[in-house]
Amino acid sequence: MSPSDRATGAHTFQVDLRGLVDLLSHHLYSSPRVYLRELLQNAVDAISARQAADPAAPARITVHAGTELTVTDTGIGLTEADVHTFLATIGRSSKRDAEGRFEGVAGARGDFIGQFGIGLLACFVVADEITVVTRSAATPDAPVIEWRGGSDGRYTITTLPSEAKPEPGTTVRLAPRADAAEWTAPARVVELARDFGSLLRHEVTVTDDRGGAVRINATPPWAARHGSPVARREALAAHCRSTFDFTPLDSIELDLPLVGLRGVAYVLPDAAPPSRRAGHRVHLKGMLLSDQADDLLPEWAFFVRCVVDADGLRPTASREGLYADETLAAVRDALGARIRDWLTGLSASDPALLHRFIGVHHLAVKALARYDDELLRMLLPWLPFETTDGNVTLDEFARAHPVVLVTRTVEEFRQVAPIAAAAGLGVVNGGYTYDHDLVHRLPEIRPGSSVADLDPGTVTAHLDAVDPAAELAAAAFLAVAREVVGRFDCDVALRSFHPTSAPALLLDNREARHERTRARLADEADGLWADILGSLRAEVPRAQLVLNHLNPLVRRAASITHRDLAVTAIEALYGQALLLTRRPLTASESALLNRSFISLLDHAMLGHESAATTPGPTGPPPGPDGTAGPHHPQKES
Ligand SMILES: Nc1ncnc2c1ncn2[C@@H]1O[C@H](COP(=O)(O)OP(=O)(O)OP(=O)(O)O)[C@@H](O)[C@H]1O
Repeated sequence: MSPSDRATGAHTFQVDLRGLVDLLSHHLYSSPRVYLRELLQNAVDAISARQAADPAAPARITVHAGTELTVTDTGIGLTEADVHTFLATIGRSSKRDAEGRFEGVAGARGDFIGQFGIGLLACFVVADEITVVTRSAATPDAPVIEWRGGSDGRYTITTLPSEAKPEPGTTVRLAPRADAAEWTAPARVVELARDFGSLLRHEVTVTDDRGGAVRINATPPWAARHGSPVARREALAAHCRSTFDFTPLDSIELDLPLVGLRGVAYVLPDAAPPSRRAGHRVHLKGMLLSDQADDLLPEWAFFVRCVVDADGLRPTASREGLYADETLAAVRDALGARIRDWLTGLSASDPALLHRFIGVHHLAVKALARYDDELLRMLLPWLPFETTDGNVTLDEFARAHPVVLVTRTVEEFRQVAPIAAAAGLGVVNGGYTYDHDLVHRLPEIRPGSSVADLDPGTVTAHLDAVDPAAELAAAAFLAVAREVVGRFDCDVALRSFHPTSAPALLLDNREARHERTRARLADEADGLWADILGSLRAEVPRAQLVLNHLNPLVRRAASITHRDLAVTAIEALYGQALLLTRRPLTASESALLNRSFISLLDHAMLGHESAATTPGPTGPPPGPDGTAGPHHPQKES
C-alpha cells in the first residue's frame, strides 16, 4: 500500500483461493463432463502454439482412460517460469497479453481456443489433484517439469530427469475422485471425446489399459473431397444421421469466409413446431461449444438444424454459449440469407423437392413470407391453402376464380364453403395462422387478381331469389320465423341454393357475435358501466338464417299454418344451422335446441299414438287433452 493509499484509506481486495476455485470449478460449468473439453482444448492450443513456429511439428493428442486419466499432447510445453506464470495463476493465460490481445503468431492468427486462464480448474470437478508433466519445445534445453496442483490452491514443482518426457509436449494427469469415476470410465471418455472433439483439426486418439485405441475425429464431410455431387450429398446425409439421428430432406452447405465458418444446415424431414427452436451444434476452432445453440440462426429458420465450425465467433466464459456481439448478429443474418437463397433457388433447381419441403414446412415458409417480399413473390404460388376447390395453391385457385373470397375464421369457412362452392364462389379458408394476411397479398404478386373478405351479404347476394309467388305463400311462416330468431339478433331470408339437401344456412361471423354480446351486456348493465358500453354501441350487426326453398322439408315447413308447429319447425331449422357452424353455443341457444328437440319428439310420438288409435290414415291426430286437432300445441321445456 503506498503512502497516498494509506492517506485515502484504499485497500486491495483479498481473494479466498479455496472459495474461488470452488466457484469456478463447480458453479461455472453445467456438468462435470466439461473437464475433458478443457483438457483437449489446452492440448490443441499447445499444438497450435508450437506449429506457429514450426509447421512440421507433430500434432497428436492421446487421451488414456485407465485407473488414471491422462491427456498427452505434442504441443509447445512449458518451462518452469511458464508453469509459475500460467499454470499457477488463476485468470492468467499464455494466449492473451495484459491488454487482452492474443499472444504470438498463433494468437494473431486466431488459432487459440482458450483465452480466460480458468479452464484447467474444470478438472477439479472430477479430481482433487492435477499433475502436469511438461517439456518446452520453445526452450529445448529446459528440464522436464512436474507441477502438482491441489483444489485447496497449493502446488508443488519438481524437476524430473529428461527420460520422464523424452519429447517436447505436455501430459496432464488426473486421479478421479470416487464420486466422479463415471466421468473418466473408458467408454464415457470415448463418448465425451467424440462429442467435443469430432471436428478437431489434429489427430485425437483415446486408448485404454487393454491396448485399445479409438480415433475420434475425421475430416468433416463438407471439408472432404467426394467423387461426385451425389456422393457428397450422401456423405452429408450420413453425417446428419450420425449427428442428429434423422435423414435430412436436404443439406444446405454454409460457408462464411469472413468469420472462418463452415458447416451444414440440415433440413428437418418432419414439421417442427415453431415454438421449439432447434438446437444447433456450434464448434469453435473444431471444439464443440454447444449442441443447443439457439441464437445462430434467425427465429424463422426453425426447419433446419446446423453443425458449424467457426474461427471468428466468441464463447462465453463458461464456454457453453455464444457471446452475443455484433459479429454473432451479422453471422445470423448471413446464415439466414443463405437459407433463404436455398429456398428461393429450389423453385428453379428442384421443384419436386420444393413441393416436398412445402408439404412439411409450409407453416414456417408462411411465417417467413409475411416479412419477406421477395420470398413471398417466389413462394406464394406454391403454398397450399384450404379452399372451396380443395387443398390447392393460390396460383391455381386465382386462375379459376377472378375474385378470391377469404374468410377470417375456420368456422366461417366450414359454414359457407359448401354453399358458396355450389353458388360458384371461390372461397379460401383464411382462419389458419398467417393465411388471411397472405391471401390479401395475392394482388401484389398476381396483378389483375382481386381478393375480398367474405361477409354474409356477399354469400346471400349470390344465392338465387325465389319467385314472388313462393315468397308470398311462405309469408306467414316467415313472419313466425323472424319473430322466433329475431330474439337472437338474426334475420330470415328465403333463397334457392345448392345442395338441396341443406335446409338452412346460418350466416354469421365472430366480430358480429362479439358486437351483439357487447350490446346485450350494455342493456343488462346499469350506471357507469352501461354508459361506457352504450357509448361503444354501433349498429348491431345481425346474423342471417337463409332457408333453402329447394329443400323439400323447408317447402313443407313453409306451408305450416299452425303457429306452435311453425315455431317448433323454425327452432329446429335454426338449431340445426347453428350446430353446423360448429361454434360453442350460448345458454339460450342450447335451451332452444333442447326445446325444439323435445317438441319434435312429442309430435313424433303423438303421430305414432294417433296412428295406433285412429282408424284410417286421414283422421286428424288427437290433441294432448284427447280432443282431435291437426297439431299438438307447443310445450315449453
Ligand atoms: N497442455 C498444455 N500445454 C501447454 N500449456 C498449457 C497446457 N495446458 C495449460 N497450459 C497453460 O496453462 C494456461 C492456463 O490454462 P487454462 O486452461 O486454465 O486457461 P486457458 O486455456 O488459457 O483459457 P480458458 O480459460 O479460456 O481455457 C494456459 O494459458 C497455458 O499457458
